[in-house]
Amino acid sequence: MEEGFRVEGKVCNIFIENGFENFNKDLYETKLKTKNIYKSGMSTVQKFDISSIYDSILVITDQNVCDTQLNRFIENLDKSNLYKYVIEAGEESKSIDVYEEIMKYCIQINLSRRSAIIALGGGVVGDLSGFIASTYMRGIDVIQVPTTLLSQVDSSIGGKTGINLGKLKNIIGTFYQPKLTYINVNALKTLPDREFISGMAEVIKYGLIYDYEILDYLIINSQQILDRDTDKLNHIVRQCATIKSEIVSKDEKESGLRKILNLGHTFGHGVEKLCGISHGEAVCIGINMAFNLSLKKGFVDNDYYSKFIDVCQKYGLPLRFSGPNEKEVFNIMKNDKKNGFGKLNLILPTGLGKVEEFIQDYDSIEKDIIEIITMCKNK
Ligand SMILES: NC(=O)c1ccc[n+]([C@@H]2O[C@H](COP(=O)([O-])OP(=O)(O)OC[C@H]3O[C@@H](n4cnc5c(N)ncnc54)[C@H](O)[C@@H]3O)[C@@H](O)[C@H]2O)c1
Ligand SMILES: O=C(O)C(=O)C[C@@H](O)[C@H](O)[C@H](O)COP(=O)(O)O
Ligand SMILES: [Zn+2]
Repeated sequence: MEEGFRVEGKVCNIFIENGFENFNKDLYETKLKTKNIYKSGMSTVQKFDISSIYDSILVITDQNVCDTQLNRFIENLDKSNLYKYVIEAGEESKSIDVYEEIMKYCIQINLSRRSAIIALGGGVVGDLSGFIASTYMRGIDVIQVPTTLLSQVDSSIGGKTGINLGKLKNIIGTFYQPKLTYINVNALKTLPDREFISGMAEVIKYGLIYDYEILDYLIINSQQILDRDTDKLNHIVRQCATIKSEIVSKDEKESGLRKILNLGHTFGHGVEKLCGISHGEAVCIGINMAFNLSLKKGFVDNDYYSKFIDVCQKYGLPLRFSGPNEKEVFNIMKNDKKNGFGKLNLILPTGLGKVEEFIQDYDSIEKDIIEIITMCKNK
């Protein structure tokens, strides 16, 4: 498969590559396109060089990515005025405390409005870095360089940034588009299996919300995908990134269409922090709950549900959770960002590759929701 696939949406600039080598060139091309190269840099720049575009660069990454990918990535960068900040790996880093620590560091190294932040890592690094960039000095450039499957197909695209508070996911955040999303699919080669599989949940989501044929592709090619064949990874990432870019370009701030990307998330966010499981695992369990509600309401049939189960089993994704009681989960669901006027807003499967909004008063839907949560709990 040829290198350098580019996805250009109304609000997204994405390059999908097989290495980090083209980073400077792709960034330069993107900045030229947005006519945002500083005049002082224009006349002197002969080579693609990030230091001619930004006065300082802060690379935010986590400890695991630092150990596996950071050196490969910065190999291609000018080292003058290049700073790095390494956070602890894991969801706990999407916190006010870590946000504050990094803000202090930005001030200490004199990051300016002519500087940029590069988020090198998974969705945790990406969401946190995007939020920092969107609020530091009221906003400086952020470049996403995602290194997990989940972040390559989903979180690095579309500009949702955020941190958590208590058990609530992304409850503090902004919509803030990265200048560039630079994806090296071969960075996935060092990702632990469990994290890779977790990302498959969001890939399956695209099949359910937008393109049913993705599910067949995932079933037929499961072994090569699990073996992380470069062509197969390129195929999946290109397809998902294109879909996400299309959706976000039509509805950047989630007033309508974009809500479909939230399939399984109202239920999933309900269990994610309570159970201490990964986002992808929680989303998969959440989609299973959404399917069960759809089945109960007669929106989908058992054949379609079996297909979903089949693809999840091929990748060893969880469909059930253990631990918290149903009421605790429901209480978290009531804080979902799609809700309003005392109504729960769910995205449910209603046909092959099709989902719709389902909005109900908390009081009238509570019994059904508790029943569904109970069905999806390990006995
Ligand atoms: N903004 C959005 O649109 C959006 C979309 C989906 C998910 N999210 C958020 O993304 C987060 C989950 O992201 P995630 O699944 O990438 O988790 P993550 O960022 O925690 O990464 C998973 C693990 O993989 C490690 N890792 C990352 N890349 C690696 C590599 N190439 N080699 C070795 N190890 C590597 C990390 O250190 C971490 O331990 C959640 O907080 C979720 O809410 C946001
Ligand atoms: O990009 C979107 O829009 C999504 O909903 C993608 C989701 O996969 C992602 O987990 C997102 O962070 C959830 O957003 P939230 O608004 O429910 O916190
Ligand atoms: Zn998600």
